[in-house]
Amino acid sequence: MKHFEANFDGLVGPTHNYAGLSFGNVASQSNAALTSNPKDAAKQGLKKAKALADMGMVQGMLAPQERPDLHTLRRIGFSGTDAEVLQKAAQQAPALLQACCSASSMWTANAATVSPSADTRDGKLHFTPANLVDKLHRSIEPSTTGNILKAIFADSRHFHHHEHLPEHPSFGDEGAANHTRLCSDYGRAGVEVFVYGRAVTSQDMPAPKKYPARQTLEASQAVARLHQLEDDNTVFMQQNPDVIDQGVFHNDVIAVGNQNVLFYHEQAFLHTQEKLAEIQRKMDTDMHFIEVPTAKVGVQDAVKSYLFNTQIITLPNGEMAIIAPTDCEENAAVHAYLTELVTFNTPIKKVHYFDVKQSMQNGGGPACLRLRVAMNEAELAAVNPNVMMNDALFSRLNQWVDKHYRDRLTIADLADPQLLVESRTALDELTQIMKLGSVYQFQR
Ligand SMILES: NCCC[C@H](NC(=O)CCC(=O)O)C(=O)O
Repeated sequence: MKHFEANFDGLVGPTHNYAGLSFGNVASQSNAALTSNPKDAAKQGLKKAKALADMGMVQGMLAPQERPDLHTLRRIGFSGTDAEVLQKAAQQAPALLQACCSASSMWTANAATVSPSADTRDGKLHFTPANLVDKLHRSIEPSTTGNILKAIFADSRHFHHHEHLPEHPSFGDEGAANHTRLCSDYGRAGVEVFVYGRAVTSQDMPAPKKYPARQTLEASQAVARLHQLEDDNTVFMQQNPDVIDQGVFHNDVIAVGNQNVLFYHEQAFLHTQEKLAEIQRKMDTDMHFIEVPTAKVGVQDAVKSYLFNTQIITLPNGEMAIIAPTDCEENAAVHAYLTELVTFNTPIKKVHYFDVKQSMQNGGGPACLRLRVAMNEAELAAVNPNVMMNDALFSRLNQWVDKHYRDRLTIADLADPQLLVESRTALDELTQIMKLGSVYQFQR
Protein backbone atom coordinates (compact mmCIF):
# COMPACT_ATOMS: atom_id res chain seq x y z
CA MET A 1 0.00 0.00 0.00
CA LYS A 2 1.19 3.54 -0.78
CA HIS A 3 1.84 6.08 1.97
CA PHE A 4 1.91 9.85 1.87
CA GLU A 5 2.37 12.79 4.09
CA ALA A 6 -0.51 15.17 3.49
CA ASN A 7 -0.40 18.81 4.50
CA PHE A 8 -3.59 20.47 5.71
CA ASP A 9 -3.20 24.22 5.51
CA GLY A 10 -5.29 26.65 7.48
CA LEU A 11 -7.46 28.89 5.36
CA VAL A 12 -6.96 32.43 6.71
CA GLY A 13 -10.20 33.75 8.15
CA PRO A 14 -11.97 37.02 7.20
CA THR A 15 -10.93 38.79 10.43
CA HIS A 16 -7.16 38.40 9.99
CA ASN A 17 -5.66 41.31 11.92
CA TYR A 18 -2.62 42.51 13.83
CA ALA A 19 -3.57 42.90 17.47
CA GLY A 20 -0.21 42.08 19.07
CA LEU A 21 -1.74 39.34 21.16
CA SER A 22 1.20 36.97 21.51
CA PHE A 23 3.66 37.94 24.25
CA GLY A 24 6.93 36.19 23.43
CA ASN A 25 6.21 36.17 19.67
CA VAL A 26 8.38 39.02 18.38
CA ALA A 27 6.59 39.48 15.04
CA SER A 28 3.15 39.58 16.65
CA GLN A 29 4.26 42.17 19.17
CA SER A 30 6.26 44.37 16.83
CA ASN A 31 3.57 44.50 14.14
CA ALA A 32 0.74 45.28 16.56
CA ALA A 33 -1.78 47.74 15.13
CA LEU A 34 -0.66 47.41 11.51
CA THR A 35 -3.51 47.43 9.02
CA SER A 36 -3.99 43.89 7.74
CA ASN A 37 -5.18 42.62 4.38
CA PRO A 38 -7.32 39.52 5.00
CA LYS A 39 -7.93 39.00 1.27
CA ASP A 40 -4.21 38.94 0.46
CA ALA A 41 -3.52 36.77 3.50
CA ALA A 42 -6.01 34.12 2.40
CA LYS A 43 -4.76 34.23 -1.19
CA GLN A 44 -1.10 33.94 -0.19
CA GLY A 45 -1.98 30.81 1.78
CA LEU A 46 -4.06 29.33 -1.03
CA LYS A 47 -1.23 29.94 -3.51
CA LYS A 48 1.27 28.08 -1.37
CA ALA A 49 -1.12 25.18 -0.83
CA LYS A 50 -1.91 24.97 -4.55
CA ALA A 51 1.79 25.07 -5.46
CA LEU A 52 2.39 22.04 -3.23
CA ALA A 53 -0.54 20.20 -4.80
CA ASP A 54 0.96 21.03 -8.20
CA MET A 55 4.27 19.52 -7.05
CA GLY A 56 2.40 16.24 -6.58
CA MET A 57 1.87 16.55 -2.84
CA VAL A 58 -1.35 15.51 -1.11
CA GLN A 59 -2.74 18.82 0.11
CA GLY A 60 -5.89 19.67 2.04
CA MET A 61 -7.37 22.79 3.61
CA LEU A 62 -8.81 23.32 7.09
CA ALA A 63 -11.63 25.80 7.60
CA PRO A 64 -11.04 28.86 9.79
CA GLN A 65 -12.91 29.54 13.04
CA GLU A 66 -15.91 31.69 13.73
CA ARG A 67 -14.67 35.18 14.58
CA PRO A 68 -15.66 37.48 16.17
CA ASP A 69 -16.42 34.76 18.71
CA LEU A 70 -19.75 36.01 20.04
CA HIS A 71 -20.22 32.85 22.03
CA THR A 72 -17.16 33.62 24.18
CA LEU A 73 -18.08 37.32 24.49
CA ARG A 74 -21.52 36.34 25.80
CA ARG A 75 -19.98 33.72 28.07
CA ILE A 76 -17.95 36.47 29.77
CA GLY A 77 -20.96 38.67 30.35
CA PHE A 78 -21.53 40.89 27.33
CA SER A 79 -25.19 40.84 26.43
CA GLY A 80 -27.81 42.27 24.09
CA THR A 81 -28.00 42.02 20.34
CA ASP A 82 -24.85 40.91 18.49
CA ALA A 83 -24.11 44.55 17.61
CA GLU A 84 -24.51 45.56 21.27
CA VAL A 85 -22.19 42.78 22.45
CA LEU A 86 -19.49 43.97 20.04
CA GLN A 87 -19.98 47.61 20.97
CA LYS A 88 -19.89 46.98 24.74
CA ALA A 89 -16.81 44.78 24.46
CA ALA A 90 -15.04 47.40 22.32
CA GLN A 91 -15.78 50.09 24.90
CA GLN A 92 -15.30 48.18 28.15
CA ALA A 93 -12.68 45.55 27.31
CA PRO A 94 -11.02 46.10 23.91
CA ALA A 95 -8.33 43.50 24.65
CA LEU A 96 -11.01 40.85 25.16
CA LEU A 97 -12.73 41.82 21.93
CA GLN A 98 -9.40 41.52 20.10
CA ALA A 99 -8.80 38.08 21.62
CA CYS A 100 -12.22 37.03 20.31
CA CYS A 101 -11.46 38.30 16.79
CA SER A 102 -8.11 36.73 15.96
CA ALA A 103 -7.80 34.61 12.84
CA SER A 104 -5.07 32.63 14.63
CA SER A 105 -6.59 29.25 13.72
CA MET A 106 -4.84 29.74 10.34
CA TRP A 107 -1.69 28.33 12.00
CA THR A 108 -2.81 24.74 11.85
CA ALA A 109 0.55 23.45 13.07
CA ASN A 110 -1.01 24.44 16.40
CA ALA A 111 -4.36 22.84 15.68
CA ALA A 112 -3.51 19.39 16.96
CA THR A 113 -0.92 16.68 17.42
CA VAL A 114 -1.29 13.88 14.92
CA SER A 115 0.15 10.36 15.20
CA PRO A 116 -0.03 8.21 12.08
CA SER A 117 -1.39 4.69 12.31
CA ALA A 118 2.03 3.11 11.77
CA ASP A 119 3.09 4.45 15.19
CA THR A 120 0.05 3.68 17.33
CA ARG A 121 -0.86 0.46 19.19
CA ASP A 122 -4.41 0.29 17.82
CA GLY A 123 -3.27 0.98 14.26
CA LYS A 124 -5.47 4.09 13.99
CA LEU A 125 -4.51 7.65 13.19
CA HIS A 126 -4.81 9.73 16.38
CA PHE A 127 -5.68 13.43 16.74
CA THR A 128 -5.55 15.56 19.88
CA PRO A 129 -6.52 19.21 19.38
CA ALA A 130 -4.09 21.51 21.18
CA ASN A 131 -5.56 23.39 24.14
CA LEU A 132 -3.33 26.45 23.47
CA VAL A 133 -3.93 27.66 27.04
CA ASP A 134 -0.97 30.03 27.09
CA LYS A 135 -2.79 32.65 25.01
CA LEU A 136 -6.38 33.66 25.59
CA HIS A 137 -7.09 34.24 21.89
CA ARG A 138 -5.84 30.76 21.06
CA SER A 139 -7.41 28.96 24.03
CA ILE A 140 -10.83 29.42 22.43
CA GLU A 141 -9.88 27.35 19.38
CA PRO A 142 -9.79 23.66 20.44
CA SER A 143 -13.51 22.73 20.49
CA THR A 144 -14.14 24.03 17.00
CA THR A 145 -10.83 22.58 15.84
CA GLY A 146 -12.09 19.21 17.07
CA ASN A 147 -15.37 19.69 15.18
CA ILE A 148 -13.54 20.52 11.96
CA LEU A 149 -11.12 17.60 12.27
CA LYS A 150 -14.00 15.21 12.95
CA ALA A 151 -15.86 16.54 9.90
CA ILE A 152 -12.82 15.84 7.73
CA PHE A 153 -11.50 12.64 9.29
CA ALA A 154 -14.85 11.11 10.11
CA ASP A 155 -14.38 7.38 9.66
CA SER A 156 -13.91 5.80 13.08
CA ARG A 157 -12.43 2.67 11.52
CA HIS A 158 -9.36 4.76 10.68
CA PHE A 159 -9.39 7.89 12.82
CA HIS A 160 -9.34 8.27 16.59
CA HIS A 161 -10.16 11.73 17.98
CA HIS A 162 -9.28 12.72 21.54
CA GLU A 163 -10.52 15.65 23.55
CA HIS A 164 -7.99 18.45 24.09
CA LEU A 165 -5.98 18.21 27.33
CA PRO A 166 -7.29 19.81 30.56
CA GLU A 167 -7.25 23.61 30.29
CA HIS A 168 -4.59 24.30 32.89
CA PRO A 169 -1.05 25.70 32.51
CA SER A 170 0.32 22.32 33.66
CA PHE A 171 -0.95 20.86 30.40
CA GLY A 172 0.00 23.71 28.07
CA ASP A 173 -0.15 22.06 24.66
CA GLU A 174 0.72 23.73 21.34
CA GLY A 175 0.15 20.76 19.07
CA ALA A 176 2.34 19.81 16.15
CA ALA A 177 4.48 22.96 16.44
CA ASN A 178 6.27 21.14 19.25
CA HIS A 179 6.13 17.67 17.72
CA THR A 180 8.11 16.19 14.83
CA ARG A 181 7.71 12.73 13.43
CA LEU A 182 10.82 11.15 11.95
CA CYS A 183 10.72 7.90 9.97
CA SER A 184 12.48 5.98 7.22
CA ASP A 185 9.30 5.88 5.17
CA TYR A 186 5.87 7.43 5.94
CA GLY A 187 4.27 4.00 6.23
CA ARG A 188 6.79 2.55 8.67
CA ALA A 189 6.76 3.09 12.43
CA GLY A 190 8.68 6.28 13.14
CA VAL A 191 10.05 8.18 16.10
CA GLU A 192 7.82 10.93 17.47
CA VAL A 193 9.89 13.73 18.95
CA PHE A 194 8.09 15.90 21.50
CA VAL A 195 9.83 19.17 22.36
CA TYR A 196 8.73 20.91 25.55
CA GLY A 197 9.65 24.25 27.05
CA ARG A 198 9.29 23.46 30.73
CA ALA A 199 8.39 20.69 33.12
CA VAL A 200 5.83 21.49 35.79
CA THR A 201 6.44 18.56 38.09
CA SER A 202 10.27 18.90 38.15
CA GLN A 203 10.79 22.41 39.45
CA ASP A 204 14.58 22.16 39.29
CA MET A 205 14.66 21.98 35.48
CA PRO A 206 15.71 25.13 33.61
CA ALA A 207 12.95 27.36 32.26
CA PRO A 208 12.89 30.67 30.34
CA LYS A 209 13.00 33.88 32.39
CA LYS A 210 11.50 36.47 30.09
CA TYR A 211 8.95 34.80 27.84
CA PRO A 212 6.56 31.92 28.50
CA ALA A 213 7.35 28.30 27.68
CA ARG A 214 4.05 27.33 26.10
CA GLN A 215 4.52 23.56 25.94
CA THR A 216 4.97 21.44 29.06
CA LEU A 217 6.57 18.02 29.37
CA GLU A 218 3.41 16.82 31.11
CA ALA A 219 1.29 17.78 28.10
CA SER A 220 3.66 16.04 25.69
CA GLN A 221 3.61 12.88 27.82
CA ALA A 222 -0.18 12.94 28.01
CA VAL A 223 -0.50 13.17 24.23
CA ALA A 224 1.97 10.30 23.78
CA ARG A 225 -0.12 8.18 26.19
CA LEU A 226 -3.39 9.05 24.47
CA HIS A 227 -1.91 8.24 21.07
CA GLN A 228 -0.77 4.82 22.27
CA LEU A 229 2.88 5.40 21.44
CA GLU A 230 5.62 3.16 22.83
CA ASP A 231 8.77 4.23 24.66
CA ASP A 232 10.84 2.98 21.81
CA ASN A 233 9.13 5.29 19.34
CA THR A 234 9.02 8.48 21.38
CA VAL A 235 11.69 10.98 22.43
CA PHE A 236 11.07 13.92 24.78
CA MET A 237 13.53 16.80 24.43
CA GLN A 238 13.70 20.12 26.18
CA GLN A 239 13.91 23.28 24.16
CA ASN A 240 16.76 25.59 25.14
CA PRO A 241 15.11 28.16 27.47
CA ASP A 242 17.55 30.84 26.30
CA VAL A 243 16.15 30.72 22.78
CA ILE A 244 12.57 30.95 24.06
CA ASP A 245 13.71 34.19 25.69
CA GLN A 246 14.96 35.33 22.28
CA GLY A 247 11.56 34.86 20.65
CA VAL A 248 11.48 31.14 19.82
CA PHE A 249 7.97 30.60 21.18
CA HIS A 250 7.45 27.24 19.46
CA ASN A 251 9.96 24.53 18.57
CA ASP A 252 9.05 24.93 14.90
CA VAL A 253 10.70 28.34 14.97
CA ILE A 254 14.08 26.65 15.51
CA ALA A 255 13.83 23.07 14.19
CA VAL A 256 11.98 21.06 11.54
CA GLY A 257 12.14 17.41 10.56
CA ASN A 258 11.00 15.16 7.75
CA GLN A 259 11.61 11.42 7.40
CA ASN A 260 15.31 10.89 8.24
CA VAL A 261 16.22 14.59 8.28
CA LEU A 262 16.31 16.80 11.34
CA PHE A 263 17.18 20.40 10.50
CA TYR A 264 17.82 22.50 13.60
CA HIS A 265 19.79 25.37 15.00
CA GLU A 266 22.83 24.71 17.15
CA GLN A 267 21.12 26.39 20.11
CA ALA A 268 17.69 24.78 19.68
CA PHE A 269 17.77 22.14 22.43
CA LEU A 270 19.20 21.19 25.79
CA HIS A 271 21.37 18.03 26.02
CA THR A 272 21.48 18.00 22.22
CA GLN A 273 24.05 15.25 21.64
CA GLU A 274 22.49 12.86 24.13
CA LYS A 275 19.03 13.35 22.67
CA LEU A 276 20.16 13.04 19.04
CA ALA A 277 21.86 9.78 19.99
CA GLU A 278 18.56 8.56 21.47
CA ILE A 279 16.74 9.48 18.25
CA GLN A 280 19.31 7.62 16.16
CA ARG A 281 19.10 4.56 18.46
CA LYS A 282 15.31 4.42 18.08
CA MET A 283 15.30 4.98 14.31
CA ASP A 284 15.47 2.12 11.82
CA THR A 285 17.58 4.12 9.39
CA ASP A 286 20.51 6.54 9.42
CA MET A 287 19.53 10.07 10.33
CA HIS A 288 20.75 13.24 8.65
CA PHE A 289 21.19 15.70 11.49
CA ILE A 290 21.63 19.08 9.80
CA GLU A 291 22.80 21.50 12.46
CA VAL A 292 22.97 25.18 11.56
CA PRO A 293 25.76 26.83 13.52
CA THR A 294 25.31 30.22 15.17
CA ALA A 295 28.38 31.39 13.27
CA LYS A 296 26.44 31.04 10.01
CA VAL A 297 22.96 32.03 11.12
CA GLY A 298 22.37 33.71 14.47
CA VAL A 299 19.21 33.07 16.51
CA GLN A 300 17.97 36.58 15.68
CA ASP A 301 18.25 35.93 11.95
CA ALA A 302 16.51 32.58 12.38
CA VAL A 303 13.64 34.22 14.27
CA LYS A 304 13.33 37.09 11.80
CA SER A 305 13.51 35.01 8.62
CA TYR A 306 11.84 31.84 9.91
CA LEU A 307 14.55 29.65 8.40
CA PHE A 308 13.30 26.72 10.50
CA ASN A 309 9.62 27.42 9.99
CA THR A 310 10.12 26.06 6.53
CA GLN A 311 8.42 22.91 5.34
CA ILE A 312 10.67 20.05 4.34
CA ILE A 313 8.70 17.90 1.93
CA THR A 314 9.47 14.69 0.09
CA LEU A 315 8.52 15.09 -3.56
CA PRO A 316 7.09 12.18 -5.56
CA ASN A 317 10.57 11.61 -7.07
CA GLY A 318 11.96 10.97 -3.58
CA GLU A 319 13.97 14.18 -3.33
CA MET A 320 13.32 16.62 -0.54
CA ALA A 321 12.57 20.29 -1.03
CA ILE A 322 12.33 23.20 1.38
CA ILE A 323 9.33 25.50 1.25
CA ALA A 324 10.57 28.80 2.65
CA PRO A 325 9.09 32.25 3.14
CA THR A 326 10.50 35.00 0.86
CA ASP A 327 11.79 36.55 4.10
CA CYS A 328 14.52 33.87 3.97
CA GLU A 329 15.51 35.06 0.52
CA GLU A 330 15.68 38.64 1.75
CA ASN A 331 17.99 37.84 4.68
CA ALA A 332 21.58 37.68 3.37
CA ALA A 333 22.94 35.17 5.91
CA VAL A 334 19.91 32.89 5.63
CA HIS A 335 19.78 33.06 1.86
CA ALA A 336 23.49 32.21 1.66
CA TYR A 337 22.95 29.27 4.01
CA LEU A 338 20.01 27.86 2.04
CA THR A 339 21.90 28.25 -1.23
CA GLU A 340 24.74 26.25 0.27
CA LEU A 341 22.46 23.68 1.94
CA VAL A 342 21.24 22.18 -1.33
CA THR A 343 24.86 21.42 -2.30
CA PHE A 344 25.52 19.40 0.86
CA ASN A 345 25.22 15.65 0.79
CA THR A 346 21.70 15.54 2.27
CA PRO A 347 18.31 14.60 0.76
CA ILE A 348 17.36 18.32 0.49
CA LYS A 349 17.90 19.35 -3.12
CA LYS A 350 15.77 22.43 -3.73
CA VAL A 351 14.39 25.53 -2.04
CA HIS A 352 11.12 27.17 -3.12
CA TYR A 353 10.25 30.61 -1.79
CA PHE A 354 6.69 31.78 -1.11
CA ASP A 355 5.33 35.15 -0.09
CA VAL A 356 3.32 34.56 3.08
CA LYS A 357 4.04 37.98 4.58
CA GLN A 358 0.53 38.60 5.91
CA SER A 359 0.98 35.54 8.12
CA MET A 360 4.68 36.14 8.82
CA GLN A 361 3.88 39.55 10.31
CA ASN A 362 2.02 37.68 13.04
CA GLY A 363 4.79 35.13 13.55
CA GLY A 364 3.53 32.34 11.31
CA GLY A 365 5.67 30.95 8.48
CA PRO A 366 4.96 28.24 5.90
CA ALA A 367 5.27 25.45 8.48
CA CYS A 368 2.94 27.15 10.97
CA LEU A 369 0.31 27.26 8.26
CA ARG A 370 0.13 23.49 7.84
CA LEU A 371 -0.78 20.39 9.82
CA ARG A 372 0.91 17.20 8.67
CA VAL A 373 -1.06 13.98 8.46
CA ALA A 374 0.83 10.92 7.23
CA MET A 375 -1.63 8.42 5.78
CA ASN A 376 -1.91 5.30 3.70
CA GLU A 377 -4.17 4.98 0.66
CA ALA A 378 -7.09 3.52 2.61
CA GLU A 379 -6.97 6.36 5.15
CA LEU A 380 -6.69 8.99 2.43
CA ALA A 381 -9.71 7.47 0.70
CA ALA A 382 -11.65 7.98 3.94
CA VAL A 383 -10.86 11.72 4.15
CA ASN A 384 -13.64 14.18 3.24
CA PRO A 385 -12.68 14.79 -0.42
CA ASN A 386 -14.19 18.28 -0.48
CA VAL A 387 -11.25 19.79 1.42
CA MET A 388 -8.57 18.39 -0.87
CA MET A 389 -6.72 20.94 -3.01
CA ASN A 390 -7.07 20.74 -6.78
CA ASP A 391 -7.75 23.15 -9.64
CA ALA A 392 -11.47 23.25 -8.90
CA LEU A 393 -11.16 23.88 -5.15
CA PHE A 394 -8.42 26.45 -5.73
CA SER A 395 -10.57 28.54 -8.06
CA ARG A 396 -13.70 28.03 -5.92
CA LEU A 397 -11.92 29.22 -2.78
CA ASN A 398 -10.33 32.18 -4.55
CA GLN A 399 -13.79 33.25 -5.76
CA TRP A 400 -15.12 32.78 -2.26
CA VAL A 401 -12.36 34.98 -0.83
CA ASP A 402 -12.96 37.64 -3.50
CA LYS A 403 -16.63 37.68 -2.67
CA HIS A 404 -16.43 37.87 1.12
CA TYR A 405 -13.08 39.26 2.29
CA ARG A 406 -11.98 42.81 2.94
CA ASP A 407 -8.62 44.02 1.72
CA ARG A 408 -8.08 46.27 4.70
CA LEU A 409 -8.80 45.71 8.37
CA THR A 410 -7.80 47.77 11.39
CA ILE A 411 -8.29 47.04 15.07
CA ALA A 412 -11.12 49.58 15.17
CA ASP A 413 -12.96 47.59 12.47
CA LEU A 414 -13.26 44.55 14.75
CA ALA A 415 -16.30 46.10 16.49
CA ASP A 416 -18.10 46.66 13.18
CA PRO A 417 -21.25 44.49 13.30
CA GLN A 418 -21.08 44.23 9.51
CA LEU A 419 -17.77 42.34 9.83
CA LEU A 420 -19.56 39.71 11.92
CA VAL A 421 -22.27 39.37 9.29
CA GLU A 422 -19.69 39.10 6.51
CA SER A 423 -17.67 36.53 8.42
CA ARG A 424 -20.67 34.32 9.23
CA THR A 425 -22.00 34.53 5.69
CA ALA A 426 -18.60 33.50 4.36
CA LEU A 427 -18.18 30.61 6.80
CA ASP A 428 -21.68 29.33 6.23
CA GLU A 429 -20.95 29.17 2.51
CA LEU A 430 -17.56 27.57 3.18
CA THR A 431 -19.09 24.74 5.18
CA GLN A 432 -21.23 24.01 2.13
CA ILE A 433 -18.26 24.12 -0.25
CA MET A 434 -16.29 21.79 2.03
CA LYS A 435 -19.35 19.79 3.12
CA LEU A 436 -18.43 20.07 6.78
CA GLY A 437 -21.90 20.18 8.28
CA SER A 438 -22.55 22.55 11.21
CA VAL A 439 -19.15 22.95 12.84
CA TYR A 440 -19.65 26.50 14.15
CA GLN A 441 -21.57 27.75 17.20
CA PHE A 442 -23.64 30.13 15.06
CA GLN A 443 -24.84 27.17 13.00
CA ARG A 444 -25.92 25.09 15.99
N1 LIG B 1 2.67 28.89 14.91
C1 LIG B 1 2.59 30.28 14.71
C2 LIG B 1 1.63 30.89 15.66
C3 LIG B 1 1.58 32.37 15.62
C4 LIG B 1 0.55 32.94 16.54
N2 LIG B 1 0.43 34.39 16.37
C5 LIG B 1 -0.60 35.06 16.89
O1 LIG B 1 -1.49 34.51 17.48
C6 LIG B 1 -0.60 36.56 16.68
C7 LIG B 1 -1.95 37.17 16.79
C8 LIG B 1 -1.93 38.67 16.88
O2 LIG B 1 -1.03 39.23 17.50
O3 LIG B 1 -2.84 39.31 16.33
C9 LIG B 1 0.89 32.62 17.99
O4 LIG B 1 1.68 33.34 18.59
O5 LIG B 1 0.39 31.60 18.50
